[in-house]
Amino acid sequence: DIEDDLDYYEQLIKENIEESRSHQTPTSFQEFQLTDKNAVPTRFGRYDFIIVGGGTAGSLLARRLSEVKLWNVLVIEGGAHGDKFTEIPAMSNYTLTSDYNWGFTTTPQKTSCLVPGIPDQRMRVPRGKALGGTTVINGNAFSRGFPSDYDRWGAKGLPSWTYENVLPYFKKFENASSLRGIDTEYHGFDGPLVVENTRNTSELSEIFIRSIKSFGYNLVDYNGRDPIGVGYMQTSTRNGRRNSGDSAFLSPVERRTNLKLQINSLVTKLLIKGNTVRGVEFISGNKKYRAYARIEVILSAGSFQSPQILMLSGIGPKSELSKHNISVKLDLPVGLNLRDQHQTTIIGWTNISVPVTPREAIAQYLRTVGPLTITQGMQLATFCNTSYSPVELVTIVYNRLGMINGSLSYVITRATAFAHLLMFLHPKSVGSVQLASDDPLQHPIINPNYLQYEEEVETIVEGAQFLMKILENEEFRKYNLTMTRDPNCRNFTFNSKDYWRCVARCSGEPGNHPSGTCIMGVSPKDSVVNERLLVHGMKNLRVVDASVIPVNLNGHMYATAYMIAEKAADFIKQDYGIIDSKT
Ligand SMILES: Cc1cc2nc3c(=O)[nH]c(=O)nc-3n(C[C@H](O)[C@H](O)[C@H](O)COP(=O)(O)OP(=O)(O)OC[C@H]3O[C@@H](n4cnc5c(N)ncnc54)[C@H](O)[C@@H]3O)c2cc1C
Repeated sequence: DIEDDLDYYEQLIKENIEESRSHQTPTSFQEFQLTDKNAVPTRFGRYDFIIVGGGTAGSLLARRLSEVKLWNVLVIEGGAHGDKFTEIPAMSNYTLTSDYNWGFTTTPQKTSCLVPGIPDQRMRVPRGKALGGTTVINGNAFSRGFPSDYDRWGAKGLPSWTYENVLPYFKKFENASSLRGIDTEYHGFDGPLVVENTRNTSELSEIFIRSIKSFGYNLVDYNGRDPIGVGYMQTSTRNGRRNSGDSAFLSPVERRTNLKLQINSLVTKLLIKGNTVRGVEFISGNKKYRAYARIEVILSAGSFQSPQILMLSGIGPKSELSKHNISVKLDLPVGLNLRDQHQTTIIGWTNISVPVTPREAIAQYLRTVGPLTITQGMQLATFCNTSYSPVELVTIVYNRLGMINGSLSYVITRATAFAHLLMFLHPKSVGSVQLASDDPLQHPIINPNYLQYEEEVETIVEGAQFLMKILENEEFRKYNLTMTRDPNCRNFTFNSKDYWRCVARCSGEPGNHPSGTCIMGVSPKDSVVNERLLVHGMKNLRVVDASVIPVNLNGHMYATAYMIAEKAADFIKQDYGIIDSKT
């Protein structure tokens, strides 16, 4: 009955928050260490397709390929299914310090993260370790980027990726039946991924909308015709519960007899002969296995691990591979074009008190509404222009549950934090993913090189000063909106250019949207995969995840990762004669 459900969720949330506090972030893949390094690998069988990583793109791809009854598909995934806790959108902050995050950190950054006290200026760059991948732990904002972004992909000699050619694939996986105020011709209504508006709006967001309208920004569907403007957040939840890649695409078809999910297993290497990939090597239960592919191997291990696996298998920059005595099979710019967005959190406080107790919030969640149905309190997304590139303002009304003196409470009890993420969308800075050694149990070396260029910082300054103008609105005064001064930048006058420069450089964080490390393009000189996502020079090896994105998005990432997988499924079905190449 209802009391049992309330007790269950209360206990679940408490336990997980406590575990998250004591969680030790791993610094390598040691949990997969082999018991006997010299043992001969066990044969794991032969499959038509092997998908490495059942994450965001991998879960959709596995569903589509296993629609073909003639084919059998093996998915090898490092993690396992999410659970009732990861399903609660508002708990995502705690899942970042749990076994659902691989736990990567960057190299020391030279032009960002200049905060005294952060050891070595390293930043955490979480990645989901689960079926559904990073959609199990992410912020869940559903945003495709601008139509013009895809036209830029097309202009790089990749005509299948223009907006006109990707829009049908965005629509195919989406079910937008419950979204309000959208450009319906830009959305899909029959797909497996349910997209909803957030289910708990606040008066503060309504004031924000009224205020920004006075600057000429209208209420828009930012996944529609013209994204510039303010829109109610679209998120992939189903009745207020997180709809991850797993729950939307994989779990519903898990019983297909031609689909095998091999979880808790780390792929360490591709088995390559000439220009053909024969299969993969992986570790599971501390034992080594080999699985063979009749048709193709597809890497969907994400922007950090797809390049790592390629390099460990001899596909990568010659100089990088030689450094680790890995024999070079193909000299390609793997790992070299890492691009990530960057975000700065700007916080203010109001005199609104939190209206519900934790138990009431859980009761609301069981009725599919309330603060627990929202990831990180996100309510609105505003895309606006600056002199250099567009920026996004994500409006947040925090209502965070946490533990205070051993009991579950709202962390913010006295006043409501009204925050904005200022997302710098279109970086010029380029970084890299490299190998630490030829040992597959080492984490890759990740250097995003955030904010290498002054104009990137100036964009953030312009965005922040615009935000302050929006917040100067009379109506916010009623709620005594008071902005928090960043302690790292207290030597500067609040809202001066130098103040925001300091905030960007010291307190900015990873945008968590890495891409480009297996970049798509025409020539093997400056790209890793071709227009159909085949690795240049290989017959049957593709990369299908966010790492192939050729030009940065003015938006978030997972909607595009799904679109890439949806298109890849059709490329593969076309290449093997399952569907007509014109469909
Ligand atoms: C904190 C955070 C917040 C974010 N918020 C948003 C947001 O609000 N909106 C948005 O659109 N995007 C957001 N993102 C980004 C977005 O979620 C990711 O960019 C996207 O999901 C990546 O999809 P992918 O398929 O490329 O990789 P992933 O989803 O990461 O999938 C890779 C999969 O491969 C598995 N894997 C990796 N290596 C191996 C191996 N060697 N062997 C076996 N399995 C392996 C992983 O476990 C994982 O399941 C956020 C990301 C983070 C970290």
